[in-house]
Amino acid sequence: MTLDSLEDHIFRKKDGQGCSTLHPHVTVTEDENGLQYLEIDNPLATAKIALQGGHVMQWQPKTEKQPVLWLSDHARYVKGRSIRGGVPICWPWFGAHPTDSTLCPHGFARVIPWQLVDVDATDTGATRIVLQMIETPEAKRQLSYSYVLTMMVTIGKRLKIDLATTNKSDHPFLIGEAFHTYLNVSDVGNIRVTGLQDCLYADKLRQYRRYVEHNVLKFDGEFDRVYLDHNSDCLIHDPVYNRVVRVGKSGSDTTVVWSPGAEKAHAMGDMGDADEWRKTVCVETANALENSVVISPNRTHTMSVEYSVEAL
Ligand SMILES: O=P(O)(O)OC[C@H]1O[C@H](O)[C@H](O)[C@@H](O)[C@@H]1O
Repeated sequence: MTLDSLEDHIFRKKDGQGCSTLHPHVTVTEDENGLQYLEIDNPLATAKIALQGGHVMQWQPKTEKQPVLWLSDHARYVKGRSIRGGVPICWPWFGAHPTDSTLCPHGFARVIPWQLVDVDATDTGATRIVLQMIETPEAKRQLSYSYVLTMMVTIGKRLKIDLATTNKSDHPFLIGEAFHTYLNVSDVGNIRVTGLQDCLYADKLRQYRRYVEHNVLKFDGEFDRVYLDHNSDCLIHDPVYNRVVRVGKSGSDTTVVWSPGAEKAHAMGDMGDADEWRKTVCVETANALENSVVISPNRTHTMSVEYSVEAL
């Protein structure tokens, strides 16, 4: 289905509540602020995606009692602001802009509208959704190169996200990027993260100084590390939810692990009251710092992540 025919489909089938059915497993909804969402309910899982930011907000396999992604009760749903939780897309830079501190940290892709390009079902019954970022004047102001940014989200027993950057300019360019994923955990104090031992990391809490990780990760306060040259799986062990969440990836050489700690979480305003921040840890599939990617003209670089759940 082309974008035009999808949009015709959305608008023709709209019902009185601003809902429309796009595909047997996908409903389009709109909130009072004009933000649009895709709500997916197939035999394998449920999910919700905001078209602003191409933001996967929720995903829960039907076999799971608990959502796999965390979404803040205090998330803000307004135009031009990123939603706290789910999978924000950081692009075309990660963290602060390298030369212009007036530009938004983590880039603009997470606050720009994306459009739906295609939706279909896979042989296993998963729903596959293709989105493309709209090159709005604001996006153009922040990045003047020509490019196409496309995301394919496959929602089933596993959640797979592929982010493809195609260089349409006549010169190479450099990008940083991340799936800034907030995983839902029973309590950050209960969990262990494995898969990063022996990795070099930059500690953002110590002026990016470099260390080697010797340990399984545990959390008892603010934690903000950028693991470099890391391209294998991470496992989040949660003995209370009785599960392990596996984060598998390709086209990514950086993993960022972040937990804000109480003080920072309370100052943020959209992380929730009291101890809501303790219910999440970010394990981010990324290309950052020296792992940022140079893309040649007419070449496409794809970063992919796949989340799956295993019993403990
Ligand atoms: O508040 P945001 O812009 O979404 O950033 C939230 C966090 O993202 C990353 O994980 C960074 O490593 C942190 O330093 C940052 O605080």
